[in-house]
Amino acid sequence: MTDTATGSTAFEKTPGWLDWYDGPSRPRFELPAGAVDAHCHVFGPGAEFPYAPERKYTPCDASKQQLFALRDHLGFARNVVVQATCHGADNRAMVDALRASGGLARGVATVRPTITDAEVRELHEAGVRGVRFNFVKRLVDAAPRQDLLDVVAKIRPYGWHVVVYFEAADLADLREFFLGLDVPLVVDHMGRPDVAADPDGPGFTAFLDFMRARPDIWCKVTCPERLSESGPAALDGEQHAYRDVVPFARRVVEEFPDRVLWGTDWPHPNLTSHMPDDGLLVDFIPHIAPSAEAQHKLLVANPMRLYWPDAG
Ligand SMILES: O=C(O)c1cc(C(=O)O)oc(=O)c1
Repeated sequence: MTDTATGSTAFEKTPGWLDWYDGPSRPRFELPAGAVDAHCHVFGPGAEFPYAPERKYTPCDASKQQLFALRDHLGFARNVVVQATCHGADNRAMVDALRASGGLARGVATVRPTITDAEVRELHEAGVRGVRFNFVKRLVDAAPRQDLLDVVAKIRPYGWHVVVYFEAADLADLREFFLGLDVPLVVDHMGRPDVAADPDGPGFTAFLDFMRARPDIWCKVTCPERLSESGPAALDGEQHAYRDVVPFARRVVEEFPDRVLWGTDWPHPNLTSHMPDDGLLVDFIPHIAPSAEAQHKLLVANPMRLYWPDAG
């Protein structure tokens, strides 16, 4: 990885913004053939794909070429590029990455309820397979629930799913609404558990109960670097990073082995304490999915079933 994170941009980054780490190590953990990085983003570049006026942060640029270089460096075969909130409902940067990937990337878009069927079809042809509903208040102003129901009606005919991002404290309010959405659901970042709490306590139990409520709710066991409170960070060769997250992620992988996904979350928007070495993040995987069978499901079989169901 010789590219630098801080290419020229038409935008000024949010003060204190941490750029992604451009010297990732080569993972010690060898990913299974065909592994999918099922949660990552592109940012701009802002000069080509401007950040949205309604954004809550302005990132450094993180281009499709840089994403694909990271994919190859880490040993992934494919990516799922999730629309970042800094681009609002302007999916051009994400779609441009999908089109440039030669079929090796699928996408998750953010759309407005006014989207036309022709526009949904165009996104589908580019490789989009889901929409993201975001309830994290520091990232977006919440959309009215009726708007989200209207979006679901538009995307359901295409077999898409809904990716939901929310804080653990908000699950009680959102649960019935989510369960009423009649498309598969994918939860970002394990529903953001409080990892200082007991994994057997009421907070995480409520999340696991939500997962149990329907057989088509999936979970990304991602972002230990975001959730961890105790560290140590995935830096300087650290092989035992983010130990406090392990019991939570492991529990989800054990109970729902066929409905878990993993991704780097590169370029790691809004981290404030440190920027992880993505090679070391890959080395975190065997701590949460110890067996070869669990790893294959997490990294290959599950994401392929959800995003490339027609592949071999
Ligand atoms: O926690 C975050 O700040 C965050 C932000 C975004 C985004 O801005 O799209 O995506 C993520 O997956 C996580």
